[in-house]
Amino acid sequence: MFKPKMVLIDVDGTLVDSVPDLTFCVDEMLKQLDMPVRGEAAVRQWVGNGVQRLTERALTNDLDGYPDAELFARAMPIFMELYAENTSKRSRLYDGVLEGLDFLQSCPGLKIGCVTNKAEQFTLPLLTDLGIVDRFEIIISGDSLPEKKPHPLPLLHAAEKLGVKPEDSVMIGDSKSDVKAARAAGFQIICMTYGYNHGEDIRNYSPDAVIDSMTELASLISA
Ligand SMILES: O=C(O)COP(=O)(O)O
Ligand SMILES: [Mg+2]
Repeated sequence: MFKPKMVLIDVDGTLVDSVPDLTFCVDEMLKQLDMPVRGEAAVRQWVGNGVQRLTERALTNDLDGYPDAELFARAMPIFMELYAENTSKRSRLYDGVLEGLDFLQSCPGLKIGCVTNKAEQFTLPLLTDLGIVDRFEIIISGDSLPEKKPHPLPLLHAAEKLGVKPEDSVMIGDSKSDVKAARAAGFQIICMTYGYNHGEDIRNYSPDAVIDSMTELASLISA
């Protein structure tokens, strides 16, 4: 049983299935650049390290790829403009998210925050459009601080702001960046099976618990 005083929750692949919008924008960008589209299965493997890294991977069709600087400089503004218009049109909350958030909010004194690598200009509209922005006492995006996950800084910053010790904190995420950030920050970590982890089973990274739905939080967490 986890007995946290604070829970921080990741966005893409944990709260929100954002890949349909991200794929639309990646493929539209590539069309505008006269390059081949990549499709949803590829994009699903590339989400999790922010929009710049997603664009670099899409341009090279490679998880580890880096395009030449001139191509990247042309592509990035195209992607940013497209995603600003398509932040939430095709994105939805995963089943169980609202029940999970309701449960966490019912735990006396438990603080709830959000830590994503998504850029802030997209995080706030997305969470607003999906009706959950008010659920969080703090929201930290990929460009809110000098470091993003897997660096522990966003998690430690949230803990300090909300006055909670890392050992009383749990991260809920879907990727190895969430596990690494949590471990480096001294948090416990629960992962979702359904998320994006670059095509790899998240169990390979040994989170403290792995669940199929946020409804399962009710049997894992007690106040
Ligand atoms: O890669 C992104 O833009 C965001 O990913 P995250 O919400 O899973 O941190
Ligand atoms: Mg994620």
